[in-house]
Amino acid sequence: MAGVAGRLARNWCRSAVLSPLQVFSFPSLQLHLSGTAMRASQDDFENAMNQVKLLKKDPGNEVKLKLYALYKQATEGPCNMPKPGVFDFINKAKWDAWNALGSLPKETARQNYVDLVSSLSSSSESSSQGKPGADREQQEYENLVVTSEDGITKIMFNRPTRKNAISTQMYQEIMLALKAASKDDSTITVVTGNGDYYSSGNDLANFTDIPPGGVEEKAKQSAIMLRDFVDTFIDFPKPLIAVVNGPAVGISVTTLGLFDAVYASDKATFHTPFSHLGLSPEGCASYTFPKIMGPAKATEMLIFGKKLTAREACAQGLVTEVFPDSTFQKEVWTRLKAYSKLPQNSMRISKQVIRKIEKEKLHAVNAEECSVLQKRWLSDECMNATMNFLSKRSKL
Ligand SMILES: CCCCCCCCCCC/C=C/C(=O)SCCNC(=O)CCNC(=O)[C@H](O)C(C)(C)COP(=O)(O)OP(=O)(O)OC[C@H]1O[C@@H](n2cnc3c(N)ncnc32)[C@H](O)[C@@H]1OP(=O)(O)O
Repeated sequence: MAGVAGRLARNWCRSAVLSPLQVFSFPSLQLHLSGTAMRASQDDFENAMNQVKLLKKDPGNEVKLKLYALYKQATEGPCNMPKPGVFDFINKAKWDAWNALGSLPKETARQNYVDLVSSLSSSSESSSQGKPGADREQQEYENLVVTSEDGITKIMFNRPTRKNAISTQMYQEIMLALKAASKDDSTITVVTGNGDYYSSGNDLANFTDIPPGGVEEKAKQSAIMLRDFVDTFIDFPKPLIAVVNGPAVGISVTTLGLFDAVYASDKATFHTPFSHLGLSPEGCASYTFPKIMGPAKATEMLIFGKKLTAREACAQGLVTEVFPDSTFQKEVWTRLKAYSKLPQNSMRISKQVIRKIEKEKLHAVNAEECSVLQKRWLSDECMNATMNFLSKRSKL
């Protein structure tokens, strides 16, 4: 394994005080935290360590870093680790969090740890208590809101503070939601985003969650997951509509070529910066985009990373129709409700007839794209671009 990929793999695997992966992986953090004993408020501290295991929701990296720092301060005192190198960004984040506690006494750190866990536990309790009778779907998915009404199943990406970036768990949830929608009694299925973005594409933090087998194993697993994910769109049996409420990036753009209609707000943009990220196209875009917009326009998007406005995307055939943002939701949903009343079987059969001839080709394209990407993810170009984003040195 060469270059940055190798360095990252070694950093990810190195067992520092707590491996970087353990900080960013919630269950491992729980395991680690359950290991040590203290005196004085030891009972409270131990109870808090146990409570962490019972939290229903991942509290996020920022809180996990706070928990990590307080735990280290409470058990070992002020930061005693050498400062990690600038490229070792995960260990650096841990070091920064611990070092920021300065000479905070162990007892105070212990108390702060207990208080923090208690606030997390009560907020997770109140959020589940606050939704008596919340609909079944909302409890099933952590990153989606799925509702069914008026013959329409709506799958809404729901990570607005991360611009609806698609985490590994979210890929799984989207597949589950689509499979459920394909079997429910709704007529059409709609995918949309909560907040200002439709989706910023793959969550680049997916690159930090490395299994014991290392980055190669992660790339292999990711290629399988991506192939399954895109296959789910290819095989979706009912009319599948995208309601693109805001900017779309990466895989949230490429998969649009597999939808049956794409309605966009005039605030939406369409961006596939694969070369900037050291990547190559996925979602069957290497086939669908040249087919939809012609090879030259597809090249501008997929190779040169040109960002399209909604109107440009519409002119090039990727978007069905653009609406002013002020009336977008009202106009689109009125139209979708009318479409959902059309005969269900007729629409299904028509979709089959339209898509059948392409299916085999699309599955082959998907397999090839995933196999190429499996290698790209291990390239220095991709690792550098990802590190630059995660260490906040770059944005699209
Ligand atoms: C070893 C192999 C592992 C492989 C794993 C791969 C699995 C499958 C891959 C499938 C292929 C998919 C490819 C793609 O989708 S490529 C596109 C990837 N997306 C990006 O590169 C977008 C990155 N984001 C940005 O550039 C900007 O955030 C953006 C322009 C979208 C918005 O900028 P803005 O300034 O308006 O907002 P913020 O940056 O402040 O965003 C708010 C917070 O959200 C975080 N964020 C946003 N998007 C992502 C993302 N895609 N991944 C991770 N995090 C994201 C952002 O960092 C902010 O967080 P903080 O508040 O903590 O700073």
